[in-house]
Amino acid sequence: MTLKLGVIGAGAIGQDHIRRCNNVLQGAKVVAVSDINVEGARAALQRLNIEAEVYQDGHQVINSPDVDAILVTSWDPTHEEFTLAAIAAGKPVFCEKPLAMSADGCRRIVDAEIKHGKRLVQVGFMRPYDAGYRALKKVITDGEIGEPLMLHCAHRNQSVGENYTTDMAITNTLIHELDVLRWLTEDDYKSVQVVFPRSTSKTHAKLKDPQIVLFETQKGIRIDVEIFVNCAYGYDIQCEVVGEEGIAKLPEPSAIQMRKNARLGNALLTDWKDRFIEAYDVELQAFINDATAGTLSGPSAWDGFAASVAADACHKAQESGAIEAVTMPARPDFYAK
Ligand SMILES: NC(=O)C1=CN([C@@H]2O[C@H](COP(=O)(O)OP(=O)(O)OC[C@H]3O[C@@H](n4cnc5c(N)ncnc54)[C@H](O)[C@@H]3O)[C@@H](O)[C@H]2O)C=CC1
Ligand SMILES: O=C1[C@@H](O)[C@H](O)[C@@H](O)[C@H](O)[C@H]1O
Repeated sequence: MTLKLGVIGAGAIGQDHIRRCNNVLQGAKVVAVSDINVEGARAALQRLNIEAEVYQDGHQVINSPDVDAILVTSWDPTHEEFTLAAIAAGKPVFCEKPLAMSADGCRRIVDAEIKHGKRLVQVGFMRPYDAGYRALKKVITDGEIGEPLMLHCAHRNQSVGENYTTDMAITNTLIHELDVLRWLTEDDYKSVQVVFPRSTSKTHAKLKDPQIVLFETQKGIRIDVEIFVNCAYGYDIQCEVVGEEGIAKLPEPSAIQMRKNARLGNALLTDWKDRFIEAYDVELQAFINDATAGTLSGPSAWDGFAASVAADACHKAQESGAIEAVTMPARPDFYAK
């Protein structure tokens, strides 16, 4: 059986997911696409040499009888509306991060999914599918470095556009760490503080860059995450876990080591699309397989909610400069692991 996909949002990741669903993965085909920029969507499909119906309104994609499952890859503030509509239509939906702009928005999705009675939502948190993060988690769960005590992490983008603002460092960027560090440590956040070092001259009036986010978890692990979205030199994701008996570090992406012009070096990536290219393939293949089988098992609406509870506290901490509590409600049985 071929799962017929409808994609809402044909920008950078939308196009990349359309490409992988049609040309790389098994068992699915994109049959409908929508974008508020209809001409842009048509041109993208032409470049990709893919034939699909093009709509202006995402709800037309969701309600099309030709579409079995939905990918939401439009701008962050549109995710909640389209995910709720997909649930109302009873169709499995893969929604890119963040699931919604606030914990309240995510909670509405959680409530709608529970009311529907069966999981329909997978959130686009791809890092738990990344081979490097999986290897790091295995080292921790096998007890090789003892109990984790501290994590030092960094999320650096080469540059961002003028429309990227201070709050987006949390909702759009740190949201990946908010999910993956919970998954890695099997722990929940207890409190958070955000501090602003000296700003880079490469930023603008509405973006404080870099930022350092400091967490304490329920087990007492201390985590620092540097978010630096105009770091200039490349796209760089770092995660070091300090345990009682040793230190484990996320592997670097493989790169040829070169000796040239009296220098020794490795090229660095510059684009997020390349850094997790295999993880995106694996997460979407899992969604396709699970949606076809009728039971989803990837990052859930509850995981999206948990990340957004922490994101809300980070926003509060950005404003107050104080240590803010992260209060996570108990997980409903519906989302039992
Ligand atoms: N998992 C990951 O690593 C990544 C996730 N993302 C997420 O994917 C989403 C899209 O990001 P990008 O592709 O980088 O942005 P983009 O700006 O390149 O593309 C977004 C597209 O959505 C369209 N759009 C906006 N509102 C719409 C609506 N109501 N209906 C239909 N189309 C609409 C825009 O016209 C644009 O073509 C964002 O939510 C972002 O957070 C983006 C990059 C990486
Ligand atoms: O999700 C992503 C982008 O939307 C976001 O803007 C970047 O900061 C992240 O590194 C990338 O993975």
